[in-house]
Amino acid sequence: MSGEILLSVEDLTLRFGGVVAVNKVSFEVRRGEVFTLIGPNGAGKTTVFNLISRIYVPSAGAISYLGRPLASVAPHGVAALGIARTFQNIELFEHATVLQNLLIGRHVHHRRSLWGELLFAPGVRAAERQTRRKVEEVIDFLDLQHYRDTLVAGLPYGVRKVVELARALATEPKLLLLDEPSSGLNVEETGDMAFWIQDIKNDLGITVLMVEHDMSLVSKVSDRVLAMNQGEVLALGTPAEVQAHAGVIEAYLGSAEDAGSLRRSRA
Ligand SMILES: Nc1ncnc2c1ncn2[C@@H]1O[C@H](COP(=O)(O)OP(=O)(O)OP(=O)(O)O)[C@@H](O)[C@H]1O
Repeated sequence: MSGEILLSVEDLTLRFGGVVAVNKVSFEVRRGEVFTLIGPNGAGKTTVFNLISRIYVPSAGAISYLGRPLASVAPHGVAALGIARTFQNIELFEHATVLQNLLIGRHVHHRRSLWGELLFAPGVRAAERQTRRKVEEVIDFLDLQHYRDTLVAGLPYGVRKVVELARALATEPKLLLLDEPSSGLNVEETGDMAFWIQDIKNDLGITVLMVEHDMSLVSKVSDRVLAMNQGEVLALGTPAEVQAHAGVIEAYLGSAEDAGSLRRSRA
């Protein structure tokens, strides 16, 4: 790990009326690491993600990416900077094939000039070839060849999750935001997801910022973990350090389901 700071979040705060969803949260994500946000339901994890994606505007605090304040970037410009994300509830075009979803995803993120498109200028043709090449590469990387021409609507849920990952990777991100990659997956599929995340980090060198509930997945893939509760930072450290933190254990005890997950992964 080079230690270079890719993303820096400083005193980030967001209020929804009287609810402080995120309260003075600060952390830094280093290039090449898998950094995971954990915390019981309602802790503020997804809100942090939505602030980074510029879906929400912070009430206070700042986010910078490679030293550049994200506040100066329009929401549709975030992807062009090299930040891609997946969603908790998969967001794919159901009536398009896997290949088409990846091509659409890439086009949305790499907008070219209208005149270039209309005139089909040489630069546009070269970019088109590069797009095809990249998309095929991602299909191979995630072992999706078998589903390449299948409509998303006909795919099992577990495969759709991988397609969503593929769509994000096709945009060639430097930073990949994964919102609960294991949600809706069975134990075996969650194990596969852990391998994909490790391959994305080790083989593609992509930095990952993830929100995740499944503590076995968190422990397997994360370099560092930040635990949140009620909008605030509780602990930051390695997966083992954070799981052993008294404040984290106490916060999880408030939620029987989350506490079970924490206990199982420490066993
Ligand atoms: N759009 C919104 N309007 C009002 N309150 C919101 C909104 N989004 C989130 N909240 C509130 O902000 C707090 C943090 O929610 P958030 O969804 O970020 O938590 P989370 O840690 O991602 O939880 P979960 O694990 O259940 O997804 C909660 O109290 C939630 O009710």
